Amino acid sequence: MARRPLPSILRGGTAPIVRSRELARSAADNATDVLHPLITIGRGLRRLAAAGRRKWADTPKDRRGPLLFLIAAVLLVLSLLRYGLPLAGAALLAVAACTGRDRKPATPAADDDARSQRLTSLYEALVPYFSVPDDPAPLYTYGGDREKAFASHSFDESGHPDRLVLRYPGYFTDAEPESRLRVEQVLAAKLGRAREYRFDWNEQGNELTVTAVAPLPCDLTAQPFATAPGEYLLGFTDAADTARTLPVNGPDGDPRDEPPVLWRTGARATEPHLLAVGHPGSGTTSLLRSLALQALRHGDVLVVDGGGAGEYACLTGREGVLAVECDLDGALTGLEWACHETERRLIAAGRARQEGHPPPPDTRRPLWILLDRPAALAHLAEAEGRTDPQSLLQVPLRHGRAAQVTVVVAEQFDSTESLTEPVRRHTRARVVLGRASAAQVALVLGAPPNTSTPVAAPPGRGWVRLGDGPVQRLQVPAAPDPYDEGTAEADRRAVLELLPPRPQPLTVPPAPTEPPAVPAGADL
Ligand SMILES: Nc1ncnc2c1ncn2[C@@H]1O[C@H](COP(=O)(O)OP(=O)(O)OP(=O)(O)O)[C@@H](O)[C@H]1O
Repeated sequence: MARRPLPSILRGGTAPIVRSRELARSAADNATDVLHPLITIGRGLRRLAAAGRRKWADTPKDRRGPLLFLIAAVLLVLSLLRYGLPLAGAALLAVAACTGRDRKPATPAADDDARSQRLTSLYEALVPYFSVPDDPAPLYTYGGDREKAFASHSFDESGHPDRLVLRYPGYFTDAEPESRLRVEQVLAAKLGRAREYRFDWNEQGNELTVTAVAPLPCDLTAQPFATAPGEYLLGFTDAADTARTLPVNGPDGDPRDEPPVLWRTGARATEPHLLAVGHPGSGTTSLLRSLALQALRHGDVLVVDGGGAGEYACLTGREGVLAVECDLDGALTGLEWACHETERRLIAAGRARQEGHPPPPDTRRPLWILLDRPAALAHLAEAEGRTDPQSLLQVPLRHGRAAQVTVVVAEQFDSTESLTEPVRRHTRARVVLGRASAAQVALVLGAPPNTSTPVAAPPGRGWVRLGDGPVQRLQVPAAPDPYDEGTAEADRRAVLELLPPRPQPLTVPPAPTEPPAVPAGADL
């Protein structure tokens, strides 16, 4: 059978087809180049319109009338001005061109996929928290449009989100700490627990900004910090949380400035006593040692160490250290004395005031009572049917502010129920150290942490809250036990240099011995 000839277009091979495809592609490219500004402006106008719609939706109903009136007034003024409307149109196009620029840096497609996947799983994880069945147009729904919910997002070089602004519906109970905490926990789990994230809730705008925060400096050791009289350094925090900086020396002696958390004690203090809570090894003893080193510069210190591991032995016998008590008898004697001393100071200062004199100097020298692990002593006291040493803290806690007496208590999480009511009530400066859940932090500080809780925290790392103030991240400077064999030489020297000297014992010169009687007439 004769073969039928192919149609002429196919007979000439594939070359003409390829050529025409190339022509079409280059025409499309040229068109895109030519139309690019228009596309950008169009995208910008769309984004501006979307932003306007959002703003309008967020504006309370009673403010919409005045807003419309303002817009109409501006349009009227522009129309009355010469070239007013064309100039306003040109300005709008310029803003649209700027807004419509594609800000996303070019990234490999695989990375884009992974990031997109991450955002989608984050979006879907939030559905149960940010939606209710009756919502006719839920912002969060399975398979929904996450672009509407996530106002903006950015990733670091490793592909982890480092900033995310997400919108949430108006009915979400953002004023309730428990509701916030639930959302924060989901976000922390989905974003990755290796990094710490900060949560800033904008209750007016129904927006939550999640930002990855840099680690706090953990290379700083105890040193003579340049604080004002009556101020003591608890540690360092985020620059965003304080307006102050403190000059410090880094590990190589290099000077730098760090944002401090300063705690004021004494007559002008609003939170004159402190409670630090942590798990074993979290650094509460080091915090007390760091405070003792600062306190000894201007005052006297009484240490009661319920842990009894000798971690304050370096203080024993130093100038200004009244006693370091490690057993129940010593603790009771020391705290009883502190109680009487507080009363004596109050009476002496009151008498001086009545006579029109300034308070005597011996009532103004700061006295610090550092009580580490009181629960251990309370347990012993109960077993022996004796007084709980904490009960002797009642007077110093209640009247310490006026008498320049400061009480600092450190306890472990699993023994906080042994803390007495006066200790809980009067210690309004609070610190939590070590790995703790958000609920544990909230239990001690009275408010949840402002960041996610990391899986691994270096010792001395935690949160602080002074009274009703905001919760801040905290890194305590290292003040290790210089007598501990594991302490690095540089740290040991840093602590020893800050310790006051031990008073020299009075040395009585030996009584001159009678020279032996020289027999008369003997030759020397
Ligand atoms: N701020 C810090 N910087 C560096 N290392 C620290 C810091 N705080 C504590 N450490 C180190 O962590 C270890 C435990 O510290 P510390 O003894 O203060 O903890 P703790 O909470 O009192 O626990 P424990 O009651 O078990 O002694 C020590 O080796 C200490 O040197």
